[in-house]
Amino acid sequence: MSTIVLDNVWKEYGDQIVLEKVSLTIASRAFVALVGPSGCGKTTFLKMLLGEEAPTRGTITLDGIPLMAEPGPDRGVVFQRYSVFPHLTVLGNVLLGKAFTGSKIAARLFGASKRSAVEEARQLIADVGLAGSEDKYPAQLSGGMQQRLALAQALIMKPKVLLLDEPFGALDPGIRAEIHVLMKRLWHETELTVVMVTHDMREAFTLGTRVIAFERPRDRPEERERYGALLSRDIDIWPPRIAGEPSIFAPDRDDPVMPLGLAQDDLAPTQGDNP
Ligand SMILES: Nc1ncnc2c1ncn2[C@@H]1O[C@H](COP(=O)(O)OP(=O)(O)OP(=O)(O)O)[C@@H](O)[C@H]1O
Repeated sequence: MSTIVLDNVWKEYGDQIVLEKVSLTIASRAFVALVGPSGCGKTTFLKMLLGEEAPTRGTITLDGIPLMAEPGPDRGVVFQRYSVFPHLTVLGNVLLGKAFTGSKIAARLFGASKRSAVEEARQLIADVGLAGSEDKYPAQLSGGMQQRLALAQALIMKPKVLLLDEPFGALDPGIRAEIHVLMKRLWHETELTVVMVTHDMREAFTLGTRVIAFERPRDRPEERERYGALLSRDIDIWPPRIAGEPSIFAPDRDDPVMPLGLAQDDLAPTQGDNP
């Protein structure tokens, strides 16, 4: 279970009100896509869920317990860029998360626990389509491969909640369609509740179970500091998409749309992404 409840949450930076009156319940295993104009507070909202920022007013709970005031292993995060460490290999990047959850003091793994961690990391690397790239460094990977790595790095900590801040925004459409297929599979197969910020409405409706929007109803320059963005739209996808259950459409209406002349198989290989 991983139900998130926000009760009358406000966020202010100094005199500037960024978000106001956000009350929202995010069901366990939902995939919430969050949209809204630039600067309306989407990243700030994710930071509050991550524990990197605290609400100025109001409360946020995860399964009834107030969120810790700092990021914890129950929440993983993937940003648009720079989520992975450039000086570590693919395997090293994925193992790093494991090392930090395994030992609070030394952050290092030894013996049998190290062997099982390596095995788990290799499996996850394969699951995200990066088998064979374990010893490469991020600079040797394409953008799409780096985001696959960032997902593996977040998932090895077995978070209850995965927070995604425009994770696929910098990818070109073909690679983005491939990674959407992966993201959907990961969401179906793991016990994850996902909150994803995106600027791409199509992506929001392709992946989400629910699309929510923030908007500033009062956005004149003299009002910008005094009024924040509100939760202005809350749309449940129909027919409902349910984690772990097949779509009632066959094939799933949300499969990526192929450019003319291409078939699903043409998008299948992932190792060949050009760096
Ligand atoms: N640490 C901070 N200190 C002061 N103001 C901040 C801070 N972080 C964000 N802000 C302000 O809060 C507002 C919302 O920023 P945020 O990054 O959450 O918006 P966003 O909706 O994610 O934007 P974008 O879509 O462009 O990424 C902006 O006006 C920003 O300047």
